[in-house]
Amino acid sequence: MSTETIEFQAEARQLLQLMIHSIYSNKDVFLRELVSNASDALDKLRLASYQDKDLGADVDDLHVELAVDPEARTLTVRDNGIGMSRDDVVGLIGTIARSGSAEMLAQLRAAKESGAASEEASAELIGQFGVGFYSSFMVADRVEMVTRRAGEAAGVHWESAGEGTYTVDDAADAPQGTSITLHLKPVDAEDGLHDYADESVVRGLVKRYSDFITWPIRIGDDTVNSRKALWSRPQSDVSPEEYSEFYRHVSHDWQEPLETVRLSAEGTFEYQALLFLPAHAPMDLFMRDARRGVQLYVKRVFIMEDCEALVPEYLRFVKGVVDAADLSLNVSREILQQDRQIQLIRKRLVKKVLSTIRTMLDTDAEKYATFWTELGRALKEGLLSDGDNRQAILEVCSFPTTHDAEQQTTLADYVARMPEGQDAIYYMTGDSRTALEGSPHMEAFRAKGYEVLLLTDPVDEVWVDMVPEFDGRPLASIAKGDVDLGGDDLDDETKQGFDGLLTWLGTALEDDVKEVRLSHRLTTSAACLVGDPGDLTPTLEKMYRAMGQEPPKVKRILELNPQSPLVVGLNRAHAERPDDEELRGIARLLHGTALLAEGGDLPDPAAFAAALTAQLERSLGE
Ligand SMILES: Nc1ncnc2c1ncn2[C@@H]1O[C@H](COP(=O)(O)OP(=O)(O)OP(=O)(O)O)[C@@H](O)[C@H]1O
Repeated sequence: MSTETIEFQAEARQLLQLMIHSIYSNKDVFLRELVSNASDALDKLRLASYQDKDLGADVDDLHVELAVDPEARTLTVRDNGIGMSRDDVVGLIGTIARSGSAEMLAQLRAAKESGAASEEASAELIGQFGVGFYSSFMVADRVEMVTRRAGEAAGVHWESAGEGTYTVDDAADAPQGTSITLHLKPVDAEDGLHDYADESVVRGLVKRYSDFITWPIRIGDDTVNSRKALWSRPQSDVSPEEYSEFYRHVSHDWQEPLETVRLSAEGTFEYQALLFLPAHAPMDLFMRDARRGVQLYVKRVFIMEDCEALVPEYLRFVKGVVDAADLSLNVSREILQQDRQIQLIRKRLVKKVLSTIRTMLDTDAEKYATFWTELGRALKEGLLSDGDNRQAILEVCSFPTTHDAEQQTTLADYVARMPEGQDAIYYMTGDSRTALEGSPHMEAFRAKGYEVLLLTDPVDEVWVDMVPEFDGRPLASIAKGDVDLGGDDLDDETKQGFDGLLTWLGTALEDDVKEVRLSHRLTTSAACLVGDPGDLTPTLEKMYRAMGQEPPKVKRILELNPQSPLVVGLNRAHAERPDDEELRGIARLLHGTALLAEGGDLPDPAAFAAALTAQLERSLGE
């Protein structure tokens, strides 16, 4: 095939522009990215040759090689790993296929347009995303790549200046693996561009960023890195910087990890794990194909990334490595799911991660707050899916609360604050803090001084139905079931005086409500709507609709405040003129107002507006 000039995919082009006009101040990290890719390529080749004896690849001396040419001002990073076919090159290098990329670029554009903090904001976003190979263009104005996929006869030559296009042509005698040559930009110390054609500079960068890579990284005949797998070294021997670099290698994150977790077992079933909690939510955390971040090794040999058998979905943000001693190198994902030893590791891993979060909560409030803000929403999914650890998860959860406008609260702290006489943990779910705080359901609780948890994450709607209690106290929604806080001083006779009204309203509003009753939860509002304990909440109904499903219509219960002038007046009017059509209009207004007050959506806003206008006209006309 002759030389072809191909355009970068639009998103790739944008990312390259960002790299060229480098928003990231630490340019040195391009080498870490290239070495990391080379190391992955060697891992992949070793595994492929285990799995396919006929691959015909040479795996005798797998290594990474760095070569500088100060005259020509080039730096070459070469590996004899898996390599890429022509299609791979076009698909992997010319496009960004990763989920979250479109969203990230939209955020980047917004950050750039927003002025002053833009450089930093962009760098941070790039950091969250990781740009791998493209970071070459921070230090080079032209990049060449020659690569040949293991098992294929011919190679490919790729070249680009990082602008709109790249070229690919054949490279008939390319050696197996990938060789990337950077035509370096001039040194510019002020801009953080060091002399990457200087061997001692390159050597320093390898020691600093890539020392733990288990493959030899050579400059000439000299192996520069110490090659020790971090997870097999005694904890006290590994510096925080080394952990950080390793974290960046496994996570493709450019920032520091929030927490490092180590775990190991000896004896009949041996394994070691080195895990990290990130300091921010990965871009794809809430996307359907979100990756899980734990890689599986067997005796130092890389087996697979994104190993879902090792971590439950709700801990998908955990990054790192598990190295198991007694597994076959040929294990498949399907076999792993069934493997008893893997299940044991998974169990311990979950417990260890939860106990690490617990320790953060107990000893480092700021760190815990970062964790919770970034990743709490994912962790709460565990309340649904992981019954065995539900208690431990609940203990490390925090929730917004009426007790404090800013700080969230743990359930333990909530319980500690419960006044005498309060026997349940009260919460309300809904769309926003403002709507919940203004909702009529809150009135009696506020009057009593009872704290209410304000749960506004979609997942909250679901887990609350699966968690009956905490620390022996039932969890109770203030918008469901019957609530009696004992503040009601109406006698039975007065209450009976409303019987006629309640029955009539039940019929007048039968399309919308299943019952009308007197309320114990209102102090000022005339009415509110509540559900039975098992009922779908309005927010949940909305969520179903957003997912394209039509839930069965849920009729709620209308509760009236017998001390509200409106209710008293309506009661009197109904007793005097039970057949008055106008009262029906008022009944509908009462129902609509209760919906509005809780932040709900009126099923027919136009009809409500017309009824309200007619009512206002009448009151002015009189
Ligand atoms: N030296 C290499 N040998 C073989 N394949 C490579 C090499 N460098 C890059 N690739 C391929 O190109 C892809 C994109 O590389 P890039 O550095 O842009 O992404 P990345 O940050 O490594 O992210 P990820 O590997 O998680 O997709 C890699 O995933 C890999 O498949």
